[in-house]
Amino acid sequence: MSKTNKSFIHVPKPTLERLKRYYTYFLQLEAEYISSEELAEKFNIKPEQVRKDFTYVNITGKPKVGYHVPSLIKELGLLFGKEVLENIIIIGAGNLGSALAKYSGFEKLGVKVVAIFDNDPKKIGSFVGELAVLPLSAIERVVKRFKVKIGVICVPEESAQEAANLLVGVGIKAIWNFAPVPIDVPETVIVENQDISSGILTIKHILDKK
Ligand SMILES: NC(=O)c1ccc[n+]([C@@H]2O[C@H](COP(=O)([O-])OP(=O)(O)OC[C@H]3O[C@@H](n4cnc5c(N)ncnc54)[C@H](O)[C@@H]3O)[C@@H](O)[C@H]2O)c1
Repeated sequence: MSKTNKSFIHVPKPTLERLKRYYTYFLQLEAEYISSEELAEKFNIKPEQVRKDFTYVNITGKPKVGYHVPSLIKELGLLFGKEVLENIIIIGAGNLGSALAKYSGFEKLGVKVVAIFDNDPKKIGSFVGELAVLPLSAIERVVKRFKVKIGVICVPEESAQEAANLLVGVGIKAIWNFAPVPIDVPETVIVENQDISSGILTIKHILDKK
C-alpha cells in the first residue's frame, strides 16, 4: 500500500513539523534537485534526519543528484491534502483575522478563505480585501454553500469558546484556534491551537542559554 495514502500513515509530530517546513520551502525553490545535505544545512539538522523524514513520503533520492523537487512537492502535497482545495472561514475581522483573510499564500497550500465574520455591527458590510465582513447569522448558509470544513478563530480569548460552539454547531470539522485559550469541543472535531507566543518564548529561552 502506498505510504502516501493519507488514511494509512501516521507521521510522528516532530517529523510532520519538519515535513511542513520543507514543503513550504520547496514551494518557493527554483532548483530542480536538492540533496539531503543541502536541505540539512538549510534547516540546521543532520542529513540522516532528512533522509529519515522522507521515508514517510513515496520518494527516493538519486545518488549524487538528490531529490527531485517537483516530485517532493507532489508527494508532500498529497500528504497535506493539497490536492483537495479546502474552503475556510474566519471568525473575527480584527487585526489578525483581516491579515489572514488577505494572506495570498493560502491557495498554494490548497486553502481558500471564502468568508470572514464578526459580531460588531460597525464592521459588518465593510471589506477585508475582496471579502465583505458577514454577520454571524450567515455562517450556516456559507458553510453549506461552500462545503466548509475548517473554521479559524480570531476573536478575543473571552469569546473563543462562543465562537467554537458556533463553529461546531454548524458542522465544522476542524478549528484553527488563534485565541490563546483552550477551547472545549467534541472529540470528533480537530483543533489546532496556534499559539504565537510559544514561538517567541522559544526564541527567548534559546537566547537566554547562549
Ligand atoms: N494580532 C495578533 O498578532 C495576534 C497574535 C496572536 C494571537 N492573537 C489572538 O487572536 C485573537 C484576535 O486578535 P486580534 O489582534 O485580531 O484582535 P482584535 O481585537 O483586533 O479583533 C477581534 C475581532 O473579533 C471580533 N469579535 C469579538 N467577539 C466576537 C464574537 N463572539 N463573534 C465574532 N466576532 C467577535 C471583534 O469585533 C473584533 O473585530 C485574540 O485572541 C488574540 O489574542 C492575535
